[in-house]
Amino acid sequence: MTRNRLIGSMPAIGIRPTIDGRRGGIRESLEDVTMEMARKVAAFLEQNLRHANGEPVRCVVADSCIGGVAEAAQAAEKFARAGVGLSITVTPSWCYPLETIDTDPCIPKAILGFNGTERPGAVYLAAALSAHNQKGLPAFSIYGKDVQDIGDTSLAPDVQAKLLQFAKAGLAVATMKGKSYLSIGSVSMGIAGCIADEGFFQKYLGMRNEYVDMTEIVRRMDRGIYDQEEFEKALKWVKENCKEGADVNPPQLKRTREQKDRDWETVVKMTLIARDLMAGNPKLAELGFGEESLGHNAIAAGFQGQRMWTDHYPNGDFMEAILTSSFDWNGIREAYMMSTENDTLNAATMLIGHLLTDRAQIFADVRTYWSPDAVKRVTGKELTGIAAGGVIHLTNSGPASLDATGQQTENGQPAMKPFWDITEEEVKRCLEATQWCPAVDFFRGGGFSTDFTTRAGMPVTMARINLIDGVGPVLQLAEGYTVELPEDVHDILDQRTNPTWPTTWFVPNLTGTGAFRSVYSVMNNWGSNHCAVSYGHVGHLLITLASMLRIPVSMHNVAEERIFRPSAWSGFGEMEHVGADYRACSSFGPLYG
Ligand SMILES: C[C@H](O)[C@@H](O)[C@@H](O)C(=O)CO
Ligand SMILES: [Mn+2]
Repeated sequence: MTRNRLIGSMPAIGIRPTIDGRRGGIRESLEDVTMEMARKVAAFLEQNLRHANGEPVRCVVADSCIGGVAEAAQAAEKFARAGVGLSITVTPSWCYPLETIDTDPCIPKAILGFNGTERPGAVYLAAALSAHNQKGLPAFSIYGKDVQDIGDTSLAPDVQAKLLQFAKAGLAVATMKGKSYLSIGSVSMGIAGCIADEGFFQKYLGMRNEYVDMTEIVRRMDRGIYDQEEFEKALKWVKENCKEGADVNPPQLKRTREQKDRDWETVVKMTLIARDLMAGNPKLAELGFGEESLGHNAIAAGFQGQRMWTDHYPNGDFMEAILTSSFDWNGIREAYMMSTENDTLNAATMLIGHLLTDRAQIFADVRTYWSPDAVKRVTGKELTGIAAGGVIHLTNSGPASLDATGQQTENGQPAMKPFWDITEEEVKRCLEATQWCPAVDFFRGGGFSTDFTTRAGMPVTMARINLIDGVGPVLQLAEGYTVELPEDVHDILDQRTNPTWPTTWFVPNLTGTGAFRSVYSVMNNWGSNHCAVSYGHVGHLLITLASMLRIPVSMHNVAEERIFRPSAWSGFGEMEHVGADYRACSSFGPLYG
C-alpha cells in the first residue's frame, strides 16, 4: 500500500538526445540512433528504479533531438511542464556544446557520451563537460569503458551502474525540493543538532522549515482532532501485536496498570497526530478540521520530547518507532522519517538514506565503543570474528524502526527491505522480536521503549550530516556490518547500559587509513551523539548525492572505484580527493544558494 499524502507529484527524469545540427546528411544519419539511445536509457531507468514511496519512475524524452539552442529551449519547456527534476543528455555523436547543454542550475545533470569511433560522441562529452565546468554548472560524465559499434544502442554494465547511481541520487535531490521539515517542539536537552538551521534546509536541500509547539499534540488529543475510528483500530492492533516487556523500574517509580493502559492510549494518539501533522489526513476534513487536514507537507519531522514533554507525558518512543517502521495497523507502507529529540540533522540524514535506499532507517545514539580489552575486563570473554577489533553500540531509548530487528530476509539473509517487498509474515516476525518496556527514570511521564537486538550479518551504512561553523554542512559515513555478541556477553553489556532499549552492534569496515584505522577511531571521529543507519553498503550513493547538494564528505570508507561525482571535481585536484571535494563544494556553493 502506498501512502504518500505529500503535495506535489514525484519528479521525472528528463532525457535529452543531442545531435549534430548540420542538415543534408549528418543530422539525418544520426536521428534514429540518437533517439533510440534516449529511449533505451528511459526504458532502462523506468524498469530499474522506483521512488521510495513505491511509485514507478517516469522518464520524459525531449520531443526531438536537440541540435541547437531552439531545440534545447523546447526540451526545457517540455521538462518544466512535466515536472522533470534531473536530466541526462545522451548522444553518440558530435554536437555543439554551448548550444545543446542543459543550463538549468538547479537540476542535477549527467551526460552519456557513447564510446564509439564512427562518430565522436566522446569528443562531445568532453567538450560539453568543459562547457559545464567553465560555466559553473556541474555535470556527471558517463562514458563506457569499452568501444561499441555505432548501431549498438545497448547499455554496457558500467554505463548502467553509473546511470542508476546518478539517477537515484538526482531523484532524491528533486524529491526533497519544496517539501518541509517539521519541528514538533524545539531544542531537546541542549542538543545543537535540534536547531533547525534554515539556511541549511533552504539552500542545500531546497526545503522549508515548519514549526509547531508540542502543545499542538495536547490540543488535538484533548479536542479529539484525530480519527477516532482509526484510533480504536490502532489500539486493538497494539494490544494484539505489541508485547509489554519487563518493567525494570524500582517499586516507587513503577506506574500502575491503569496508568500504563492510559499511556498506551496516549502514545497511539501521539502517533496518529504526529503523522497527521506531517502529511495531513483527509479524514480530518470530514470531521470539520479543514486546516488540520492539510498537514505541513513534511517529508521529515522531529519530536523534541525531552524534557518538557517527557517530564509530564509518555515518551515519544512508540510514535517514533512505529512511524519510522514500514508498517502499522493499516498494513505495510512507506516509512515516515521522524527524528528523535528533534535532531534535525539526523532527520536530514535519515531522509537522504531513505530516498536513496527506499528502506526504513535506524535512528540511534552512538553510545559506546567497546574495545576487546574492555569487553574482556567486564565479561571475561574475548570478542571474536568481525567483532574482534571491538564494536560500537548503537542505541537510543527506542525510536529505531522495527525493521531494524533484521527479521526480514533478502536472499535468505537478514535485511531491511523496501516496503513493497516486505511480507505479512516478516511484519509478524519484526513485531514478535520486539518488546515494549515501560520507560525508565529518564522519562517521568512514562511511555514504552522498544527492546530488541538487531540480527547479525546485515551490510549497513552509518551516516550523519554535521554543521561546522565556517564550512557549513559536512557528511560522514561508515559502511560496515551488524553483529551479534554471544548471549552472555551481550547481556552483561546491555544490562550495564540500558536493558530496556534496542541494540544494534556495529562494526565498520576498516581500511587501515585515517578514521578507518580502527573501530575506536571511527567512534572517536563521529561528529555528534546521533547517527542514521541505512541497510546496505550505500556510501557511494550518499557521496554522489552529497556532491549534487555541494556537501563535502569529511569521512568515508568507500573504495575509489565506487565514487561518482561531477566531472568538475577533478579540476579541484585529482591527486587528493577529500580536499578537492571541500574546495569544489565551497566554490560552487549550495545547490539553491
Ligand atoms: C534518555 C536520555 O536522555 C537519552 O535520550 C540521551 O542520553 C540521548 O539520547 C542524547 O542523545
Ligand atoms: Mn539521543
